[in-house]
Amino acid sequence: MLLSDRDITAALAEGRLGIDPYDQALLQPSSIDVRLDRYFRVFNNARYTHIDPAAQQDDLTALVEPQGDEPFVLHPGEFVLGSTLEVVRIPDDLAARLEGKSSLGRLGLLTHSTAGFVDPGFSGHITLELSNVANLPITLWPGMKIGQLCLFRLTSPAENPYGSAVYGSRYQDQRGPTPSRSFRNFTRAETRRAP
Ligand SMILES: Nc1ccn([C@H]2C[C@H](O)[C@@H](COP(=O)(O)OP(=O)(O)OP(=O)(O)O)O2)c(=O)n1
Repeated sequence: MLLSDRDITAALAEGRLGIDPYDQALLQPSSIDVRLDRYFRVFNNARYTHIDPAAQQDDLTALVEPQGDEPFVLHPGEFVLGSTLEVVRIPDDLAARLEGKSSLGRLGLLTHSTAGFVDPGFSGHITLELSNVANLPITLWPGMKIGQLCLFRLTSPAENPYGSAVYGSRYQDQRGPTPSRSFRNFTRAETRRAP
């Protein structure tokens, strides 16, 4: 069940759902807008010949912060990580999806390329997978509305929410744009054996 503005306000008031800093102007009929923080991670393509999801490539990305009031310029075809200004805390009986904003979509800005799901129990900044599919550069202004979170009520609270010891929960309490933490659930030998 998708939460309405009324349900979102109630969950915030009860302190079960956390959006920090929160501004009522972020509320939409059945979503909450999220804003862009000022930190970005750009890919270090002079350092690596390829991206290996099975390896821990620590300096695959480098942190970049625009100077003063300047925007970050995202060039056509470029892919960088950004993050929400808000720290989001999801209770164990809700899950969220990060969605784009139509006005930005119409300009060719994608806010996540594949992963938009936020687990019950997750807490932290949300990492944005920003890409420009237009044919002109797009300026990204820190503080601008960049996407929206839709919240769904689970049929029952998660038995092992994100952050509990059962799962890896690699991104629990992440701060700022957080690069991929290597996949430990398969090894190169296993992928070679796969049919
Ligand atoms: N655009 C997104 C999507 C998700 N997340 C956060 C919230 C999710 O609860 C958490 C984990 O997402 P996934 O389960 O999709 O990621 P993995 O399966 O790769 O990680 P893990 O093994 O930690 O579950 O990452 C995020 O910061 N930015």
